[in-house]
Amino acid sequence: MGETWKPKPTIPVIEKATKPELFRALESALGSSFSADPISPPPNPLIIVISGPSGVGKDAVIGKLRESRGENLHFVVTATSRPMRPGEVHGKDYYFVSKEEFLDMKDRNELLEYALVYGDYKGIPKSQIREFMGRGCDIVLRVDIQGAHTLRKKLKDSAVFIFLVAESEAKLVERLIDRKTESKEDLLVRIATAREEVRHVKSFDYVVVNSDGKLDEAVKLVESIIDAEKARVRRKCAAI
Ligand SMILES: Nc1ncnc2c1ncn2[C@@H]1O[C@H](COP(=O)(O)OP(=O)(O)OP(=O)(O)O)[C@@H](O)[C@H]1O
Repeated sequence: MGETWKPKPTIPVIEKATKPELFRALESALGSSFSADPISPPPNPLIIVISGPSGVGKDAVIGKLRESRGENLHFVVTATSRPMRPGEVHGKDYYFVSKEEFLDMKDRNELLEYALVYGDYKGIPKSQIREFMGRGCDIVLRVDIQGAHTLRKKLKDSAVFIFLVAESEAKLVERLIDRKTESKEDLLVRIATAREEVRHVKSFDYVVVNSDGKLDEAVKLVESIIDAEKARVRRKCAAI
């Protein structure tokens, strides 16, 4: 015997039916009600690693990003064993800890990455990343090229790596001179290092040019990268 006969639901004439009538008729024709649940779950928080030569504008770009993204983006404050300089704020510029405290954190595996920079330790506390990712925030890490290298090995494709460059070497040098924060010896080291660092661009996912007077354009491009990466269908969730 065949199935019990059921009358086919009729769909009203589009021009004559109201929107709710049509909606209900379509539901009944398809045999189930239409769900109002989101089709795609909210994207996982993203880790964005921003690197580039000294003076390229990492702080400037990150500062603007923080303004535009507000609470949705957490900039990880680095822990350091170097003494606090006048004007610096504990917990805002750095977490200032003693050398012993720093080494304890390292031994307890509490740092995602660390380095000895000019005799002082600097490192990224894992707890901060976990806490803010848990709240659904995207995470921005500002690291030097060496740090980006280490993070790439640890995080692989679960983070987005952005390399900032100036439009030319000459412009980068001008920017460093204008900043007036380096001694002439420091300038030499930074410029020589920058020359070497630009060769590492290949291990990054994106390169963003921060041209003179065009900071807003660079920030816009970084924002577009973040938006596109968050819309990706497949991304490994970072395990910190
Ligand atoms: N697009 C831009 N146009 C002009 N000046 C800029 C631009 N971006 C940044 N600057 C300026 O260049 C200088 C260097 O920028 P910033 O301090 O952000 O670089 P950085 O990459 O964080 O450097 P470092 O690694 O040495 O800390 C600052 O004085 C900043 O205001």
